[in-house]
Amino acid sequence: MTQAPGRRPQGKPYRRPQRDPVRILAFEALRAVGERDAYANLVLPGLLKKAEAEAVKKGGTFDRRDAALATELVYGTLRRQGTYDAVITACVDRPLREVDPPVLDVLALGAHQLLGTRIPAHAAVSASVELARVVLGDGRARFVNAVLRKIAANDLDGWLAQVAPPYDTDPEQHLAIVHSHPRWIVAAMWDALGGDRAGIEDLLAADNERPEVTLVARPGRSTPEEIAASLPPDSTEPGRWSPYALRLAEGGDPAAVEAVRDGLAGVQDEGSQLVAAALAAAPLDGPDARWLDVCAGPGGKAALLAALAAQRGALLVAAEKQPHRARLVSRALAGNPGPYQVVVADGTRPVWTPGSFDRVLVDVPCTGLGALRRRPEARWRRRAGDVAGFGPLQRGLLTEALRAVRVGGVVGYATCSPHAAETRAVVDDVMAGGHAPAAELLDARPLLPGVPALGDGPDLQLWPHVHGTDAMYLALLRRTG
Ligand SMILES: C[S@@+](CC[C@H](N)C(=O)[O-])C[C@H]1O[C@@H](n2cnc3c(N)ncnc32)[C@H](O)[C@@H]1O
Repeated sequence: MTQAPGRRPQGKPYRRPQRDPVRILAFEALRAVGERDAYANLVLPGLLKKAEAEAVKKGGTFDRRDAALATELVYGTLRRQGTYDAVITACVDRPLREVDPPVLDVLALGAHQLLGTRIPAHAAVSASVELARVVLGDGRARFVNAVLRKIAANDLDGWLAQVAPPYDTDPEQHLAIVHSHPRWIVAAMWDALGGDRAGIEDLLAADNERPEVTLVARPGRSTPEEIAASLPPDSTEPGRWSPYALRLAEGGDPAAVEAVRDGLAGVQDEGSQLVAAALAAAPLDGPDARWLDVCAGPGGKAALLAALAAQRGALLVAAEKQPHRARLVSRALAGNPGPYQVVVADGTRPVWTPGSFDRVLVDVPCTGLGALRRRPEARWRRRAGDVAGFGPLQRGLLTEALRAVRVGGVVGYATCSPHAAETRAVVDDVMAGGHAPAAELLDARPLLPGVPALGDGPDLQLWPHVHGTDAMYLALLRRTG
């Protein structure tokens, strides 16, 4: 832009807006999420590479600190969107739906810098106004300036006291605004968790934290100790619960770990590791030679199961309905020391012989409400009606999993959602419904030795705020008839 825009105060020379690659990148990521339903974790790597290449072309740099700040701005703004929307609403004179989405994105990014980071207020406002001048034009930049100056007049606590209803008047809406979750998710999580205010507040707060990166050392191929020894001191910590886990220190990059590049290890939340480990450890009479993973894509649990099966000489069949996800499973299993097969198959119309497996994992498609830490935009995309939408598929997959296992064999029903309608309700319905083979529930909790607070049993529930894992659910069913 070479020409001065209109309504410039007389006498002030036109100044070109300053292009800040970090803020521009963050804005582009938010636009992609808002406009194209993109996933932040998928668009960010490409945008970071582009920013780096552009910086190099101009003889500059876009270093790790820039990348970390851009990532924090995107993730933080998306996670805190509910809170920031309430604050912005209080500072504009029209309903938010009448504010253009790109303007709202700049305002939300500015609000996050002001209320959710240590960036000084003057720097947060001026960086946001410069961004607005670049991506929205000078007219709308003045609007952004005016709104952000109002926001800057208060800190986060001050704003929350103004825009959230008192807890005693409306506890769910209070928590929804304070912890930036849709109200229906607050209600559903509270139901699943039970208990008092402290538990639900801790869970919602944990959803707003960036999860640490956890590796799984695939048994028989690597150990956490070997991987730790190959990395700089103080760059890792042992897992909390899983014997296969190794946690990377803040900022650790799994792609820089040779064992990950070679497939001897992978990136996997400890909750997922524990689910696979519990199924493998379930007591079994008779043969233990054929294992099935019905919903294997992208292959995280299948890779651990295959490695554990290999130690017993057992075969793992990994099934996945989507061909492109089945290819990811093949990649995850490549080099497994024991026998395995990857098949593209619909678990509700099985291609395998009924009763032909000893252990079956059915890690069903679900709302993913237990992994909100990882997908910052997911909570705003999901709708309450999605929960019921998954129900028939979840019941169908569990029913067929029970048909696939032999009498005496064990099925693990897993979800990465703690929503009662996706967990116990599905298991109870299938066991009582009369369509699936008879089964009894096993107590899954002793199969995770040393892991506390897994619930009343016999199924188990992990929680981000208690265990530091995704909120994985597991029920173990032994076929009896
Ligand atoms: C929750 S994910 C499984 C995650 C996986 N177990 C892991 O640990 O990497 C559910 C998977 O089930 C697949 N799926 C959905 N419907 C299916 C069906 N009818 N039969 C088999 N797989 C299905 C989805 O494509 C998705 O990859």
